[in-house]
Amino acid sequence: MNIILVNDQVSGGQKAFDLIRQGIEENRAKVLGLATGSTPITLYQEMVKSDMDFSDLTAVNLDEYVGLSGTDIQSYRYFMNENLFNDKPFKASYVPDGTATDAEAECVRYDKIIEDNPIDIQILGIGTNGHIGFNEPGTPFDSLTRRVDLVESTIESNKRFFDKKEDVPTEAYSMGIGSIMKAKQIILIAYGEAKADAIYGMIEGEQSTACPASALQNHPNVYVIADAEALSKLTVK
Ligand SMILES: N[C@@H]1[C@@H](O)[C@H](O)[C@@H](COP(=O)(O)O)O[C@@H]1O
Repeated sequence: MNIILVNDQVSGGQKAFDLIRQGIEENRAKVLGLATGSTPITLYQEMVKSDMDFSDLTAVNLDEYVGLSGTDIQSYRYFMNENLFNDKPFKASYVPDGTATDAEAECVRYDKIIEDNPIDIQILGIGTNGHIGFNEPGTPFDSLTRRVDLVESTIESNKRFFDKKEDVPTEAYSMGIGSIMKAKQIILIAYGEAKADAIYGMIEGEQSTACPASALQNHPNVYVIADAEALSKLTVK
């Protein structure tokens, strides 16, 4: 893994943007795998204020809360529209449909989208428990899109975005780890001490489904953009 130490979230966003620009301009990347959460916001700000045109690119998002429609302000579709797509339209942008009533059909539909649009660059955040997307500890490394139950610590971490904890959905649709691993390049971003254990588990921990992000140890092209706090538990600096 290539580890890039950054001072703060602004320089992390700039660094991630540089890699994306390089991927698009030099390596002809056409499909971006995108993530939500607070972490990628500074990256999206860089994309929005740039002179780049993304209207020839496709975006495939990692996950969506079950039960929320795209017009719900807590939905990940709404988040993506607000933070990126409204300002920088893509040729197509995909997010799982949180309102789908047939979960199995929705997962099959989303896997087909991923198959038809092989991801060139996948942006990832990381959960405090090492989850990527909403692939919680215990998720097999070859998993595909599934409807998943969120664990208590994830609901606890994400309640800050909701009025009250009871409003946080308890299930989500998530792209699987197997699909994430097929991306040609992965850029995982992490800030703050709360991510230090997860980052340690991902990079130096024994590879295990207990830390879903440790699957990335097998990927040949991973960049980790992180601040000193997130990297603080690594033994090799
Ligand atoms: N499903 C998302 C993840 O994709 C994200 O990485 C994580 C971390 O969020 P944050 O960046 O706000 O710390 O939150 C959610 O659980």
